[in-house]
Amino acid sequence: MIRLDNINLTFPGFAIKNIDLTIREKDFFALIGPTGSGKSVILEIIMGLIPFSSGRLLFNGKDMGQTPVEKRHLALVYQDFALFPHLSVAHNILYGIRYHGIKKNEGHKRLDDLANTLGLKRILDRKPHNLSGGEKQRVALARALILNPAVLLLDEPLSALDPEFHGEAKNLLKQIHQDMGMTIVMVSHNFGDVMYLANRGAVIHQGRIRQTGDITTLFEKPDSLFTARFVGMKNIMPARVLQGNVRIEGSDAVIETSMVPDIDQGYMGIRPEEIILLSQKADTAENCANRFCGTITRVASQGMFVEVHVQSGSLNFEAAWPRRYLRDFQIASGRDATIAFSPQSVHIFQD
Ligand SMILES: Nc1ncnc2c1ncn2[C@@H]1O[C@H](COP(=O)(O)OP(=O)(O)OP(=O)(O)O)[C@@H](O)[C@H]1O
Repeated sequence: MIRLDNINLTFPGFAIKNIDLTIREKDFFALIGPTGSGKSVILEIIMGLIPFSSGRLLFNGKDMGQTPVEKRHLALVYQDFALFPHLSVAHNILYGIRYHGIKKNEGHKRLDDLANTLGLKRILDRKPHNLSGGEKQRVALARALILNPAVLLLDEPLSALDPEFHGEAKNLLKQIHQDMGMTIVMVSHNFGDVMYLANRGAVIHQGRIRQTGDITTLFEKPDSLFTARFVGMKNIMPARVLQGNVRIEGSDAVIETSMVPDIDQGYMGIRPEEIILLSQKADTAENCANRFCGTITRVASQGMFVEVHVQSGSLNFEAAWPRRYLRDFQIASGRDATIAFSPQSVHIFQD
């Protein structure tokens, strides 16, 4: 278990403030947050590359503040993989073993095993400039894994890969996590990757932790306006809640929420994919407490889905629907639509 206990660090123009974080054994822990929020700095503090000014860093209860990098049993894989260009794949992978006191024979045995597991056998003699992005990533992972780290730290490990390799590499990380029973801490900007891979995580903003917990909780139940916006919550409106009824400022509408307790000044948010379109055939209508008739005011393609805005009285809802709805339900600006969402989809949070 890794514990960051009230860690602080100040750079000119940027500070890490009161970081309290627990990463449990076998967690796949994601650090997410806007660019420049301090995610990589936190990874480097754990690794031992940046000294912090106050607080404690504990591994299994043991203070690691003064422990040098090579004695921490960690390995860090960078976004650009940072391979040595003049060394072959095999020598890149073997590079760290002598600094970690691993005997040559043992190192070669591990190299053999990893080359098999990660499919690197036929490229062991090649130099990094001859490798594809996916191959470079596997070499960087092998170079980290050969040290048998207790924890693998990954700084945006998938962002340099094109879509063809992305899916493959994502599955490989999942496999490493499951098969090797490893604790992994990953910085990522890709919510799809985070939701697929991580079980827990933290949202970082301006050097502080804004929310930490289960990945699904972070995405579905953000506890602040900042986290809600950051994780893609939409339909955010100033609201008050009384006994499960949400009143939106400037509207007569009453929206049911399953969230308690009462809040006098807060916000409502609904993920756009939680808003459903009620076609005439839809029998789900009766089950939907929150039902609004309105006019479609905007339809915008977002790649695999369409963003659709529906104006109902003074409320404007944003929904995300599959592209085929354009054809199946003749979704278009100016047409009428009835939308609905369940009380469980109506989230309430404060600033
Ligand atoms: N060694 C350093 N000395 C001074 N400032 C630094 C140092 N390392 C990082 N910073 C600053 O700390 C801030 C946070 O950087 P960091 O790389 O942790 O952000 P990040 O959240 O990982 O961003 P991104 O998602 O863009 O990678 C930045 O303003 C950066 O310039």
